[in-house]
Amino acid sequence: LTKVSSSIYHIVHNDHPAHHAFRFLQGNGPRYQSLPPSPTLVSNVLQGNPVFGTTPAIQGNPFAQFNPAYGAHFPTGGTAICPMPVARCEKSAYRSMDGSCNHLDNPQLGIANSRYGRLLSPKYGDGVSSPTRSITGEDLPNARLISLVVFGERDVPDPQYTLVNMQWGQIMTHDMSMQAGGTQARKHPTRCCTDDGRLIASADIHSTCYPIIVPPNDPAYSQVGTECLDFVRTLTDRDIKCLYDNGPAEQLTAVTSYADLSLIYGNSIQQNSEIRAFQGGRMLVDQRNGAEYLPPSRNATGDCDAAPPGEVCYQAGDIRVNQNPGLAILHTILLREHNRIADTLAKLNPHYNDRTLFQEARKINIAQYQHISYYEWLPIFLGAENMLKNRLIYETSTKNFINDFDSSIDPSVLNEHATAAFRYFHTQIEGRLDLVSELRSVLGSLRLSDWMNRPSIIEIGDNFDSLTRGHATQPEELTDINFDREIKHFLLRRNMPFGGDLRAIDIQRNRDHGLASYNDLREFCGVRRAQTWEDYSDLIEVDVIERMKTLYSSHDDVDLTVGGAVEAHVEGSLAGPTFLCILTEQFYRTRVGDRFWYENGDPLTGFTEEQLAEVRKATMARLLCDNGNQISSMQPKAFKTVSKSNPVVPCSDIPQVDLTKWIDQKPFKQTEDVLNVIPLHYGK
Ligand code: HEM
Ligand SMILES: [Ca+2]
Repeated sequence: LTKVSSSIYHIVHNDHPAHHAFRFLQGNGPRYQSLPPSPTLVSNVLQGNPVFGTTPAIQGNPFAQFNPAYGAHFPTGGTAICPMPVARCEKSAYRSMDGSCNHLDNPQLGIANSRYGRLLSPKYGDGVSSPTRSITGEDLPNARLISLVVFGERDVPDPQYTLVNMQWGQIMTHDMSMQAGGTQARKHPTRCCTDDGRLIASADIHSTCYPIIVPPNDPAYSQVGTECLDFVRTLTDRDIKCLYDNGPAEQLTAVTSYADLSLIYGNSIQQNSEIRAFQGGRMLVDQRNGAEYLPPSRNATGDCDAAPPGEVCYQAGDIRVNQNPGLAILHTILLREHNRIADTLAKLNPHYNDRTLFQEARKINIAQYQHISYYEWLPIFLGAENMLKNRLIYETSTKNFINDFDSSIDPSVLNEHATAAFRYFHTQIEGRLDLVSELRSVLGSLRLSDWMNRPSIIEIGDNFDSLTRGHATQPEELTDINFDREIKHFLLRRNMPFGGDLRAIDIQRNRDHGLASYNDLREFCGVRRAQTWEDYSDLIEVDVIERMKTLYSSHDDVDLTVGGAVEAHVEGSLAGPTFLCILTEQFYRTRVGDRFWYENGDPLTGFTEEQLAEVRKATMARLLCDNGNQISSMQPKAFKTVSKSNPVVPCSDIPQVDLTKWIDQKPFKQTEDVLNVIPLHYGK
């Protein structure tokens, strides 16, 4: 490792051909400079190469995520440096599992295991990956110290929103992104090419080093494997030039960027096939005590490391499913919803086979989810007016199609969004989870840190319903500068007296990912760039500025994660102007970059007017009603606390999506599994 680091240091600081790009990093110039992305980087980011970048850490098996369809077409020569794959897509009525071919001209956009997008080019202390150096050359303040000094830990309940509001946010998060390499590892994958220009490996130049996605049967495989470190050491100048021509490596995200319930269905055909029943269109479930739960994890000791051996641990489309009880409950609810829809469709269309039932149920489940997310949930965060103005939602009569797909938009989840802005809502986490009866009285409560990575608690007694009602009853924590002690001192404590600090992790992760500074993003978002500390007082309280001033050497050093989180909120939203700008941009892209968006009215991928009108009746409340074990009442607006204008009513009073609109008179047509990518050939 030392040798690799020092060789990289050598490249950066001495006379390597790629050196010119790094010259300004030495001497007196600002060190916290951004490298303009090279054209190669831009085109790589746009193309998103699925072959490059699957990390073995994801599932333990380096090829677990490997799409076999790509294998036979792995590049076997050519003169181009790291040729990119070009896929041809067939128009399908259904989404692929890995997100490929959503964008027909650029099939890899937004797929699992591709790069995050970025609003501003990365800024690392050393230009490549150092996460700690600041503009003044001094170390940035310790992340834990910032968490303690700048952020509070007061327990302030939100007067308007329930814990379901917070929990749905984590669901959306897990649908949209997951930093590759897991939550602990820091990965800076860098691509390597052979002398003849083939992409054969990716190396993490700072921690471990791993070979990627060369199928074992490819001759190039022998060049990587366990000797990756040696391999990197023996790279030729040309290899290294290739490596550095790509600029600082962009982090990879392991899930599809699209709002496509990838966390329920999986991010590859392989992942999906492990959790699908292949019968009646259903997903796999385990029956226990008359209820259906998620199937068992294949790696319980790893996925549920806080649970004693033998306790339930789940497998889902996303490996984070076991992280906390509320998350596992919503996973279960969305899975049960799929099966509920599939069962109903099977009755309505007895001529459908398993695949058609599966894909149709999946399509409806995703549509309801997109509807709830954009029309019921997101307005709470972004403000309905802001969303309307920026065309994230529309004033819809019940039947209008809205086809605003824009092929010029890159749907890849932005690093600034996933690593800073969206994490601000960790502030909403409540460390005490109430168990609540049908009459909405509190029966007891759980301590969050007792039940992380230990989901068995949701199956005990009546807990599934009591916790679901609890989430719909309990207020979330106020969206402010306070972060609950359970995640600020006790995160993942695993029976130890203390644990980690999520706010500190978020700050450090901002640096790992080399996000441009708070001041840069302010400027990008049209907020005045601050020239002095005092200039921040337009949006930040003076005493918070004072606290930041005691830690950072310069106002220009303030991390995006920190500065964005201490701004006064824009009226009608839950974020300050800088984060609001990033979030709005992201959710715009997620909508108009999705060719399968549920409102599009496309004859192949969309719904009929009647069906769309039904989808638009979907609500969070109904989802909870239909998929609890035995929940019989709910307030109509489940993201909002119970009140006179939002009283608990019988579930039968809450609108329901009428699936008879999906009765299909057409003769039986076999639906194939969607792979989409027909042959991959390597163009030049
Ligand atoms: C009990 C609730 C939650 C817990 C315990 C939790 C915990 C975590 C942890 C441990 C990470 C990984 C941190 C790292 O290593 O960098 C993470 C990432 C993240 N969290 Fe949360 N979180 C929760 C809820 C939420 C909510 C409500 C949101 C947003 C509305 C959110 C947004 C994110 C985002 C955007 C990431 C980064 C995703 C990526 O890898 O791209 N989380 N969270
Ligand atoms: Ca997704």
